[in-house]
Amino acid sequence: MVNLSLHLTQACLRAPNLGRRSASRTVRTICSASTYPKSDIVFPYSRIHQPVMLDEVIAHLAPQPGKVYLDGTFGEGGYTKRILDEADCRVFAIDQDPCAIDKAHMLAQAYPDRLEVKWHEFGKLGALSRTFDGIVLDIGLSSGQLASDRGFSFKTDSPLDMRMSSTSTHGSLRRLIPADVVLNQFSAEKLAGIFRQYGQERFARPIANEIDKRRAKAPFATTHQLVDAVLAAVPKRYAREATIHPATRVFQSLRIYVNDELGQLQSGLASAANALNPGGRLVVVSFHSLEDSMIKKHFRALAQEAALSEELPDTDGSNGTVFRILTKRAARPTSTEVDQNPRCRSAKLRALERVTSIR
Ligand SMILES: C[S@@+](CC[C@H](N)C(=O)[O-])C[C@H]1O[C@@H](n2cnc3c(N)ncnc32)[C@H](O)[C@@H]1O
Repeated sequence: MVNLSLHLTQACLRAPNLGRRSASRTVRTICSASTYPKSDIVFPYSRIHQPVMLDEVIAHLAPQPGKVYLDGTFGEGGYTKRILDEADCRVFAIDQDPCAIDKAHMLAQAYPDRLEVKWHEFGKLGALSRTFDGIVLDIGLSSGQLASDRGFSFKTDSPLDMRMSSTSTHGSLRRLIPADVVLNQFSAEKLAGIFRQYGQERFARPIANEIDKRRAKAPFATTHQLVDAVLAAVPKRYAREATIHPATRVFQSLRIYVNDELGQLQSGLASAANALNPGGRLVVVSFHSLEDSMIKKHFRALAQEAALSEELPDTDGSNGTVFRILTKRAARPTSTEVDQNPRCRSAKLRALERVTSIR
C-alpha cells in the first residue's frame, strides 16, 4: 500500500499545471486516502535508505530535551527518527521531494506533536523564519530515489528526468529542467562542461560529441540511451578496466546540474548558520569533493570572521557571535560501515557550533 501511495505521488509529481498548494494537498490526500487501511500508511513505512554515519551525526548534534532541530534533508527519515528517539525534543523536517514528504507525514503520526513537516528546499532555509538548536544536512540522493523510475540510475531503464522535485508542482520552489531537455537542447560544449565540472569526467568532450551525433537522429528519452552513448564514446580498454561503471560520472554530473545542488548548498550553508540558536550545531554530510570543499571553506570563513570580531569592539551589538569548528578534519565512515553500506564510502562529515562569547 505504501508503494501504491508513493506511486500515486509520483503520478501527482508529473501532473501538469498544479500549483504548489494544490500539489501538497494532493500529497496529503493520497497519504490519508480512506481506501488505505490505516495500519498500512503509518510508520514504519518501507525504508531502503541506510542513514550514513548515523552515530557520528547524533554525537555531533547531541539532541537535548525541549530543543528543536531541523532535518533539512528528510529523505527516508533515518536521522529524524533517531533524533526523536534520542531525546524528548522536536524536529522540523523538510525535503524538496514530495515522495520524502509523504514518508515524513507517516512518521509524524508515530510522534504526535513532535515532528513538523514542510515541503521545502534547504536553499531557502531563511524563508522559514525560524531558529533551531541544531541543523543537519545530508546532501545527495536517497536510496529510494536511486531505485525509483525517475532517471537517477544507469542500472535501470527509465525516463531521463533526474529532478528531485518537479517543476510543475512547485510553484514557489525552483523550476528545474529535466535531464532529457538538458541532453537534447544544450550545446555539445556546454554538456562537456557539465560532465567535466560536476563529474570530473575524463572523456567529457568525446561523450558530448557522441550525444550530439545521436540526438540529431532521435532525441534522448531514456537512461539506457544515455548509457549506450557513453559506452560508445569511452575507449573500450578504459571501459573494461574502470573500477566504476563508465556512465557513473556522467549521471552524477547531470543530476548535480539538474538540481543545482551546489547552488542549493551554498545558499543553504549561508542561511543555516544564521538560523542556529546559541549553542546550536550544524552537521553536514556530503559525498562529492566539490561539496566538501565548499563546506570546509564556508566553515573556516565563519570561524575566522568570528575570531576577528572577537578582537574588535562590539560595535554591531552582536556580543561577539562565534562559530567554532567541531571537526578539524572531516570525519569519515568506519570501515565496518563501508563494508555494510558501500554507498557511504565517499561520505564526509563536518560540524560547526554557534557559541556566543561573553565580552
Ligand atoms: C541522502 S538523502 C537523506 C537521507 C536521510 N538522512 C535519511 O536518513 O533517510 C537526501 C535527501 O535530501 C533531499 N534534498 C536534496 N537536495 C535538497 C534541497 N536542496 N532541499 C531539500 N531537500 C533536498 C533529497 O530529496 C533526499 O530526499
